[in-house]
Amino acid sequence: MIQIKSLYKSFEDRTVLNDINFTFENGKTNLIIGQSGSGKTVLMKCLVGLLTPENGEVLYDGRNLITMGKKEKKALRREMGMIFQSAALFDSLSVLENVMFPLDMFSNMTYRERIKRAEFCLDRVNLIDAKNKFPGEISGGMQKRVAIARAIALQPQYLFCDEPNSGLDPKTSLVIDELIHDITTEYNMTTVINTHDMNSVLGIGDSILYIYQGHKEWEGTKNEVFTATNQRLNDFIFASDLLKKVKTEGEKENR
Ligand SMILES: Nc1ncnc2c1ncn2[C@@H]1O[C@H](COP(=O)(O)OP(=O)(O)OP(=O)(O)O)[C@@H](O)[C@H]1O
Repeated sequence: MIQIKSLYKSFEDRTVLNDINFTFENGKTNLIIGQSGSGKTVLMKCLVGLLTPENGEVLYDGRNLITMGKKEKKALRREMGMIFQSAALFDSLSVLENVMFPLDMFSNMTYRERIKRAEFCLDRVNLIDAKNKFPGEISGGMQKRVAIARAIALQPQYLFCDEPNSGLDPKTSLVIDELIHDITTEYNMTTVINTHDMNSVLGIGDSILYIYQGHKEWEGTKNEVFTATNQRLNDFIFASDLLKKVKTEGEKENR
């Protein structure tokens, strides 16, 4: 579980995050949604320690990231897995070597153990057959699955995904969403996903934080999105053709 309390972040005299309070829960896919420029990325960066907020607390199961020492921070970083917008794989390394990379860097495992663990993770994302291929030889969706395998290699407690579906077609996005959701429950991780994708909101929004101009405008679950009365959330949802359709149909059924 990650709790943020009274989080403030500004750049020069411009407040970008304003008094955000939220709990990202274990075993759940926690989504941060909001318009472009609302502060999602800045929030994610504050969560992982790439930016330091002026005020507030970021508590990793009670451990405050803002005040902890360097050593503790380093140890905590090893409990975090990250998936970036681009899969960010090393082109010159094979799929297997890419997944082994964090193990090579941060574990005390023997070479044999590292191979075994990397193969296990590749198997989990259904890519064991592609282990000897290079990133340039596989599709964008497969690259994302390699990135997921790499992110879980060190068995993280906390998983951060920045726009995991960017650049993917809707069907492949669904596969990636389901995979992230499944591994989150399976390993009881606290997963935080930054997304614009309304399919993701509907599909895997176990817990949703909607940010509007740097403040928490609404929180709830995918099931509550349909019945929410928050006007700004509704405007945001209605900007998506998909949800416009689903919500209108839902309202018809309730009549
Ligand atoms: N390093 C920085 N210096 C100054 N302003 C910044 C910096 N990083 C972000 N901002 C500003 O903070 C605001 C929030 O940006 P952020 O990137 O978090 O938005 P976002 O919700 O992630 O948008 P998008 O969905 O387009 O990625 C924006 O107005 C942005 O210009």
